[in-house]
Amino acid sequence: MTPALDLPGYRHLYSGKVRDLYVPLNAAGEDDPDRLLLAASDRISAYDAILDPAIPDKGEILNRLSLWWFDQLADLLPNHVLTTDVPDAVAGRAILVRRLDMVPVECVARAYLTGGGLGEYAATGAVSGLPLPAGLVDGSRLPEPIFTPSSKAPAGEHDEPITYADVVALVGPGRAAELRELTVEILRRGNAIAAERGILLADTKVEFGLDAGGALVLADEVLTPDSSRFWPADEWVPGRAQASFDKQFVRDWLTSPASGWSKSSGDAPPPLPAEVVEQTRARYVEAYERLTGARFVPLASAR
Ligand SMILES: Nc1ncnc(-c2cnn(Cc3cccc(F)c3)c2)c1Cl
Repeated sequence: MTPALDLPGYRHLYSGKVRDLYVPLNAAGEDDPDRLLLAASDRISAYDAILDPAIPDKGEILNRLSLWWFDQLADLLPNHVLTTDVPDAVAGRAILVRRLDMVPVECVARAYLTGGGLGEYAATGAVSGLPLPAGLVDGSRLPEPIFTPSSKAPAGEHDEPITYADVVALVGPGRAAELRELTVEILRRGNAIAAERGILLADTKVEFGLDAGGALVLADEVLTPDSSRFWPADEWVPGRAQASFDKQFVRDWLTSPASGWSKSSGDAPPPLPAEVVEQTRARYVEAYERLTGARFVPLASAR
């Protein structure tokens, strides 16, 4: 993986698959205790691999979408965003945020059953310890969105489902109830807006932190195609794998004979053809423009 960008005045802390975390340095070169810089890269991940090449503008599109959702949710709870005034090298695709005491729970809500949740349901009739009605299939819409938390696995490992009781043990009953209510409400509101615009949000993962006063703050990114499954509403057919709004071109090419690759090979996926890169970029632009009602104009070109 290409090493994270060197940002003068910042120290690189950590890189996830598609995002990089930095801390601002003060004049003495020490870490700022109160702020972080969250940069969304143009990297795209599929089949648990980081694909080649990056998708131009993906980081900026998803960062701008996340900022738009933070605004839509600002009446529900505060968020960690401080400013979009960031170095030119990451202009448009990074934000300075308040450093929080992060809640040690991956807060996942599901409005539709698929992926790991479907697997758990098939094996146990429940997801994260929550029994579900019988007869659900891949893509079934759930009667109400459900809270299906996971543990925060070490880097590179998969998060493990945990039960609501585990969350209570971790953060106490009051905070656990707050996390569940807020996570479910964020997905519910997301779907209320997205469904009108032809996109179904099957599930989402949000992260919360506590500020110095102990108040719960929405952190990380919110309701992006990296933190949530985006499905085209007009292609939804329960009982089969649903099309991904943003990653279907990638999946179709990688699993076609044209790629010469097989996901069971264990080999790294081959580089994506320019056509697939451009089609994928167009899907991110379309998701942004449908949801926000605004045109996506890359900041770099607008400067
Ligand atoms: N406001 C905050 N305060 C304290 N910590 C965080 C925090 C730490 N890790 N992550 C997730 C992550 C991992 C890799 C790259 C990323 F850009 C983001 C978020 C935040 Cl957002």
